[in-house]
Amino acid sequence: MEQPADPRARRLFGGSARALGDLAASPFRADRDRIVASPFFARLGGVTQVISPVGSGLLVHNRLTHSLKVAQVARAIAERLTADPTQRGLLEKLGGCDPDVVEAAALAHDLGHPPFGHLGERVLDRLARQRLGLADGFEGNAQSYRIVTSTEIRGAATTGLDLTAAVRAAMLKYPWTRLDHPDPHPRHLRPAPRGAAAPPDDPDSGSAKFGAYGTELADLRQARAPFTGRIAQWQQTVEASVMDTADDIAYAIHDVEDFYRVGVLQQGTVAAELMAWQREGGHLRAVTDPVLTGAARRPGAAIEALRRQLHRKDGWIADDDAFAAAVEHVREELVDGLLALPFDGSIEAEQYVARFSARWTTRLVDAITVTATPDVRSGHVQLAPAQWHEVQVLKFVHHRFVLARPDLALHQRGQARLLDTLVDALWQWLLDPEEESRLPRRLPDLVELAEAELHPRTPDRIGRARGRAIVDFVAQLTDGQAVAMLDVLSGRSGALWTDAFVL
Ligand SMILES: Nc1ccn([C@H]2C[C@H](O)[C@@H](COP(=O)(O)OP(=O)(O)OP(=O)(O)O)O2)c(=O)n1
Repeated sequence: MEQPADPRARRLFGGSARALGDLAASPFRADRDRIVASPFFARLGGVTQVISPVGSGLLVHNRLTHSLKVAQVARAIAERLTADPTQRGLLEKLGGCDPDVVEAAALAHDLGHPPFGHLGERVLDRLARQRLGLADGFEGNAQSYRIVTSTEIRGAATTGLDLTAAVRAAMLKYPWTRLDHPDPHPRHLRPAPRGAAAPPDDPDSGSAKFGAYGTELADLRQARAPFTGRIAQWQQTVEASVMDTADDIAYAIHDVEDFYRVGVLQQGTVAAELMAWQREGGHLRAVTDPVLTGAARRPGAAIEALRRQLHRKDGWIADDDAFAAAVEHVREELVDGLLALPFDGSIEAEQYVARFSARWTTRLVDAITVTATPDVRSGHVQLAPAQWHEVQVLKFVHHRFVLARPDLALHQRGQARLLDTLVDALWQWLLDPEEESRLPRRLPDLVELAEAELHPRTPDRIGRARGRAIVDFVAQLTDGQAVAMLDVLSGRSGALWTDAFVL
């Protein structure tokens, strides 16, 4: 088969020729089109970003509208960087930065997000490891990689989208597997790269975040081969670093917008928190950690805890003056700006949102730099310190006033239980010999695929294959499908023909 001259453009199956259906001449552009045409991509419209589109409709972002924004921001960053003649040499040396590659990777980065977003990710990981005996568990990033390389169908002869090496490498925010690759494993580095450390409550489980399961390791190696000698094995490619930064920028801005729109973020509470810290910062800084934890509900205490956490985890960039300036900037933008007018659907309120979003996106995209020797906690592409601190404060506002709400927790506990019951019900169905010929067709297909991936001498090969197939199957449902499927499986729904199995 003809090999492309550019190793970055090499596809997994080796060829460089345009495949049936590829309209674009550029292989990276063709990758972008392959991703957008995938049913897994369309499915993201029904998957939680922070809260489920089942209950919120189009009021807030879902994983599809999020992915489109990440792609837009990522492309803008890559275009700015490549247009700067002073950066070109460094970008080349590190392995390249192509706007089409970062756009494709950004569109694909969340394909593996299960129903109910991060909550679903945690539940499926627990079930995969504890109930289904899968040491690799479940991880959204690794699932995205698995979809484009294994479970997505393109034509009869291939599994996966057969993407180029550069695009697959750009999807790898965490270019390691859970436990074994590379050797030495990045979770043993001190400090470890972001996401590589094991969760403190489960220190033997391997990295908290990882880019690929063991089943996709050969593919990961091939994707990363063109970058050998240019970046460390555990480092993101520049294009992955652009995508990762764009993800952070996009959701830091739109999460605040979303919860302003639905009336959850309110001027009074945000003002009280930020301004109490500004007023009493000196006093708050002097108290010990346990005293601060004890006063967690006092205005100003939570943001002081953030300041301390930034020093602890990101000492390479944390700076008190930059932090204070960021608190002031976010206060001005939110308290005097966006939140000053309650969202009432008026044209004026929409204009506030549009201006807020435009101003912040430009401010953050314009603050991107490339560095030859980043800290281990950062990629080569990073925000300038002032804007890095502002993003931390924006994310804080979202965590403190949205994610920490008991009503959201209540909802999530229900979703966790739903997924748990659904996995169990599907497992029972899969094991029922009388039902073998009446299973949803995709389920035995996925078992066959997972079985073929395992070495014939793998202990309990069929059991493991079934476990992985259930995880793949549930992970590819939308929120609505998961709800509908459990309703039907538990006899609560009389609707016979539903879209619960579509995909
Ligand atoms: N406990 C959490 C954590 C995050 N989020 C939301 C907030 C953001 O909108 C988005 C952030 O998660 P992403 O998956 O987009 O990105 P990360 O970089 O945080 O994680 P990863 O690298 O695993 O994709 O999810 C949430 O609802 N609940």
